[in-house]
Amino acid sequence: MIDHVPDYLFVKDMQHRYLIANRTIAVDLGFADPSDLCGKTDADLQPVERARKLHDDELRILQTGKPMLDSEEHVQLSSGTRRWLSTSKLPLHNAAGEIIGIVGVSRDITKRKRSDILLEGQTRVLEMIARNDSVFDVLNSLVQVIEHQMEGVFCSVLLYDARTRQLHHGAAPSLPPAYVDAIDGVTIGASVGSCGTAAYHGMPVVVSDIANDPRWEGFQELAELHGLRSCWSNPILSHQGTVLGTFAMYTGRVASPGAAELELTHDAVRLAAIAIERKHAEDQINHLAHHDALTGLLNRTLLEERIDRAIGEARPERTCLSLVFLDLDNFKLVNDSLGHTAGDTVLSTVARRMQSCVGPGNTIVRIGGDEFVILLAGQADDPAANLEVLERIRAEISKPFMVDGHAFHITCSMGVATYPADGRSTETLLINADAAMYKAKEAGRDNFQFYTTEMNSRVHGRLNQIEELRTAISGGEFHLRYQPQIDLASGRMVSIEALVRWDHPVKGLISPADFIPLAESSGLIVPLGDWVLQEACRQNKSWQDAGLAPLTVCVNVSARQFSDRTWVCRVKHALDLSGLDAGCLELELTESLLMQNMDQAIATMNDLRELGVRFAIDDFGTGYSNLSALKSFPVARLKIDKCFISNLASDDSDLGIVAAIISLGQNLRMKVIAEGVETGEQLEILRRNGCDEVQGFHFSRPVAPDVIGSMLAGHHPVIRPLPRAG
Ligand SMILES: Nc1nc2c(ncn2[C@@H]2O[C@H](COP(=O)(O)O[C@H]3[C@@H](O)[C@H](n4cnc5c(=O)[nH]c(N)nc54)O[C@@H]3COP(=O)(O)O)[C@@H](O)[C@H]2O)c(=O)[nH]1
Repeated sequence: MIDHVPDYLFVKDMQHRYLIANRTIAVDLGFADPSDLCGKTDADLQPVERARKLHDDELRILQTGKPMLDSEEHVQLSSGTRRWLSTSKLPLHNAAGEIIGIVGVSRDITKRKRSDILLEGQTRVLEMIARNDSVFDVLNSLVQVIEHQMEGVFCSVLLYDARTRQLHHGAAPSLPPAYVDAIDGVTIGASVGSCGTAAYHGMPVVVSDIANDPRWEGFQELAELHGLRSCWSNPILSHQGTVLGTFAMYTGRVASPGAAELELTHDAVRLAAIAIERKHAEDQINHLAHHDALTGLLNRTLLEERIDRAIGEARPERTCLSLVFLDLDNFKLVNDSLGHTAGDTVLSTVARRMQSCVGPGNTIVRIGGDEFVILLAGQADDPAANLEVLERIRAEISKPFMVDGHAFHITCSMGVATYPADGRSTETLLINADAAMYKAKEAGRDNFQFYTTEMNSRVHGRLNQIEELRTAISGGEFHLRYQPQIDLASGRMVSIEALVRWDHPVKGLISPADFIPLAESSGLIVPLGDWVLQEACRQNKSWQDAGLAPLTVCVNVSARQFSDRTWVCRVKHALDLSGLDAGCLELELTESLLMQNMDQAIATMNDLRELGVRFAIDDFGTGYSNLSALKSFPVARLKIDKCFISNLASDDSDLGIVAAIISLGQNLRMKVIAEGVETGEQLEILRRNGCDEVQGFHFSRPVAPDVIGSMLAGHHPVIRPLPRAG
């Protein structure tokens, strides 16, 4: 009866000799008949190490009388296959209670053990993915986990490159390296082995006998050489169904996968897909971090590194490098007249055209709006070799563009600085190429200029100015003037515009028109703008604390400030510092700033609106406005640019524009304010056309804070009584 039990059953005497054994243990130990085991010890049946362990365990039981329960071990049977056994051994007593031997039972727990190990392995692989370990390490571990489950099976993962349609080595720790190398880079096809075919069709491919399967034609000798006879491959698919790679199982014999293999493959493919998709996402993030999303060119993050590397590789006596600063001419006009989508099309076309002109060893970087840097390698004995490339770039860029059915053309200005003649460091080369580019602009645009030392003075002048500005910000050389804004219905000053002034210790008062552009191009507008914002809020709060009528203070914001990711926090900080109610702050944004990235602008404005901050569109009428988009912006006021006001009395078209802006603003429930009002006549026309508010020298120039305080207190007669209409 015991011969029908699937577990091992045996009894041994005090000398560890088998007295009784059932058929299961006998067969696994290589005997046809259980009686063949009788009288034998494990020393006769097992490898030395295992025999010693079994002996020691049993000796302990015989000496202590304590049983050994559920001891797990991984053993190799005489057939060569491996099994997990759970063994219990108990002391055998006679009627007198003396120990006379051992009773043992071993159960095959291979299935449960494998599934525990598989689960552990899968968890480990998932942990590696979550830890962001290298995809190759993850796939190697995965393959090992699967191989551990199946004897005589070697697994591989190949990664698919959709661009080249090739499969590349991913992981194959147990396959012969020479075989792995030979199939690395194979191009997929309708009949290219198991993996190439599986990737091509996006379907599993089971090849039970490589030697006789037409899909392996061309690879059969290779497989035979490495003892591979069957190969079952599954495509690894992304969650969108695209092929990411293949997972294959090889054996050295003619074989087809059973249910266990299919289940394991399913798990392996799922985990491999997660790991590979994760890598793709990482690659994409990396790509985005270093490339310009619009043109696909490198962005400025890698510029200096590339130039440094090129300088490091160049041999001054043999190689010259040319750094070209390229700026499109009048690109703003394209944006302003045709809109930003057209502008984007032009930029990406320009990028493509430039790429077609420079060879593969060269680098093009988009460093900002319409500015590019090109790094050209050349020979020192022929620095003019790059001239041809520059000519080609110029000619390509100036070819006509078609945007929305309109043909137009755009030109570019380029400045060239050459290593080592014009500078031996990245910084110097960039500055000098920039200076040469400015020279090209001055020379009438649509040309290129090579750097000359005379250009240095301009560069140094600019660097000095930037340094001076930086010192002025930290040294507190700025102050604010405020210009009243008057409500035409009540004749009262309802708001004031904060306008910054620079008290230069040597040059005296400098107009913002002279330093704001430099502050913007150097990035110093961010700290300067913070100071203006904080000071304007502080001053407004101090008037209120002094019991004066509440006013709105309007602060100009540059694109550079507004696009800063921390801008909302900066505004909040200024409000918190001063304690000013957000409703008493208005930010003036220009039309072109808003149109640069409408969605982003609306989101930022909405965040600030939630705090209570209001917005005005400054210089309205001078930029490109997508009028239908205007209503999407949370804007309280439209500010008509002063260029339409100066000739209001004499120019009918200006009058028409002003009337149209007033009507548009009011239809959109915005207040309309006219700036630059210098005469009573202009005021009267504005009033007749229903303008809500006015600002200009006719009422007051920008004045010091104490003057505004006096005006608020009613002591100061600066605001003239408004003449009545009619
Ligand atoms: N980003 C920031 N820009 C600022 C800041 N402070 C000023 N500016 C910008 O600088 C430009 C020049 O400003 P400013 O010299 O102060 O000129 C302002 C007024 O003085 C002037 N104005 C006002 N009324 C009249 C008038 O009747 N006639 C006339 N000829 N000029 C007048 O207009 C300027 C205000 O313009 P705007 O901002 O468009 O309302 C200017 O572009 C400022 O914006 C700053 O802190 N940050």
